[in-house]
Amino acid sequence: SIAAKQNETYDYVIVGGGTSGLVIANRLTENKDVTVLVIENGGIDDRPATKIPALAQANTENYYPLQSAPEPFMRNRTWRVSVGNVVGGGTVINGMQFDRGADADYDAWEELGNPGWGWKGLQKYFTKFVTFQAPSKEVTKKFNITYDKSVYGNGPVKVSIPSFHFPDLKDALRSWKEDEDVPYEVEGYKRPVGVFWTPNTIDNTTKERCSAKTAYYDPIKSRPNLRLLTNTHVDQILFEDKGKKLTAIGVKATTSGSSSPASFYARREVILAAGAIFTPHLLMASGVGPAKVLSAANVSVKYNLPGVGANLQDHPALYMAFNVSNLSFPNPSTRRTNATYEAAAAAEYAANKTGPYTSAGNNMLAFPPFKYVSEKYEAIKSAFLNQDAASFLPDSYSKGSTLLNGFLEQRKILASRYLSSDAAVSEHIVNAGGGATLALQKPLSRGTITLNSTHPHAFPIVVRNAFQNPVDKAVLAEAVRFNRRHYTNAPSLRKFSPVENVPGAEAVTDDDIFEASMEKAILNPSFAHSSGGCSMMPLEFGGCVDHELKVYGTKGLRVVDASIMPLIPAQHLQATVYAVAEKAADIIKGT
Ligand SMILES: Cc1cc2nc3c(=O)[nH]c(=O)nc-3n(C[C@H](O)[C@H](O)[C@H](O)COP(=O)(O)OP(=O)(O)OC[C@H]3O[C@@H](n4cnc5c(N)ncnc54)[C@H](O)[C@@H]3O)c2cc1C
Repeated sequence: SIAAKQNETYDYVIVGGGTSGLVIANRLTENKDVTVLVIENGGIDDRPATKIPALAQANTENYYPLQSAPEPFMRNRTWRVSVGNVVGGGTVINGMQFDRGADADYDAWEELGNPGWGWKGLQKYFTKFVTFQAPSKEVTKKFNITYDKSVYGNGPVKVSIPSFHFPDLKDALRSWKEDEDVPYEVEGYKRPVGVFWTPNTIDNTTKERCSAKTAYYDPIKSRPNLRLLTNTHVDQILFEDKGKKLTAIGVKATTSGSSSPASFYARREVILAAGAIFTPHLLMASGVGPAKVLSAANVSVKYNLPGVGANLQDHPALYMAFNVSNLSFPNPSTRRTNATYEAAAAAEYAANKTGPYTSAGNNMLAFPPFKYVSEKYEAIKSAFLNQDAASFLPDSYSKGSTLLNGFLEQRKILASRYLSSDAAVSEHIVNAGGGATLALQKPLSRGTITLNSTHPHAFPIVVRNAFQNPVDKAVLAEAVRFNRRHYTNAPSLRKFSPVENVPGAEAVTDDDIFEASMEKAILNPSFAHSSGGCSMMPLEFGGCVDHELKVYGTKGLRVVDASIMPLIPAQHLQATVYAVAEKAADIIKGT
């Protein structure tokens, strides 16, 4: 990497060369008179392991060595906090699953007081960043793949449905079509409520991962008005008191291996794109955040903003599984259990870019409306609407606080989505074997990111507080029961004689299901979908940025990444991050 030089000035300094940082850098430098510096903690990783679809989640060297604090409602266990430490960020290490949230999920953002951020205002950005590459006619016919290319655009991110699928996926698809309650959608990117095929972020022309780096950085990296500084950590945002408002004027950063930090200045703006965990951390370490948290860590408070590090959300995931017989060859466990097959698959990919290695593993998802998952949907909605909300939230959500007020607004909106036919409360991954992974999409528990009080610049303290709200446990159990019914009743699955392995049919009550899942270590508070933490909401709702993504109480400082999502959408997050970043670029440019 280029060594950090002292006292450099750019129009924009972007913190984080991950997913959103690279989108913004690309769009701003389309104007050759605008100069942009991107500072990224990680390096460039072009090794095959980052590109081969079948190895999607295997390149763990590109993760930060970050663990959660003990989860108080999950037996005080800790889990990895998954964040990419590499140019391209999450899109270089993610599972390549590509889908979007329901219209109603984004409309919820607008209902929370963010004009322009409903589906109507976002739709064109969901189209702008992506191109769909259709599978061959032969594969489409063989697996009954359906899609509608017209809902995608002509953008830099290439997504495709691979040619390789396990033969039993056909039965899995049929089993969902047999379920009359769950609508089959021809194209999930058009309407992601029901069951549908989904592409992966794989460029079908190269059969390699398409990431923010390959889509937004590589093609324009020689622009003279763009500089990417890698292996460099931004330690602090530099502020000046210009008149009444705290103004961001640059950042202090340290390049790996160098002993002294350097300062980089922004004529126009500092843009934080360090992701849902590190953006709130950097704000707090720089003096913007909850006064209590900052003071406890001896960080002087420049602006007391309670929303920084609050409202952290994810999709708690349960790796439910059935023992199945009579699977075809190959099936989802063949690569793991058959070394000869695995070696042949690697060799085939190396020679021809065909075969199992062209697949990232999953191309079918189910997001059923809650009324189809649970007969108790109305009772569950009423149960959480009648709760004393503060009893099931972190201490910072005290009575009368802006954070609590914001949560109460969210809760009203969530209540309507729990009843809706146009939104989903759980995700069920469709698998050609016994895997029946499910994830909660609209949790009521909220996590926090706070400073390490003795070392505020060290990794932050991340607690998801998953399952603090007992309603999340009830929904988890209903989603498990839904999967049980599906595997028991679907005629197309009978030939596999499914028998529940984990959590196990003996787990009957909500508590049994939760405890058995904990016991068998199949529950994770995170699906690697960290979001919120610096949410876009009005200040009186505990927001952190306004609807132009400007940090409250400051000038010249915006946030553009997954941390601004006020409510997590029902999906895997990357498409939303890309769309948010594209919209943010237009806002910043004033177009
Ligand atoms: C393991 C994993 C699997 C996932 N699977 C999927 C999937 O299959 N499908 C899907 O749609 N989504 C998936 N996601 C989610 C999706 O990839 C992320 O939500 C998205 O990439 C986040 O984008 P971002 O811009 O908010 O942050 P990031 O892409 O994480 O970018 C933040 C960048 O900032 C850098 N940074 C942080 N702090 C500093 C600092 N102080 N100084 C300098 N640089 C800094 C980081 O190194 C990083 O590169 C997954 C995520 C992970 C981690």
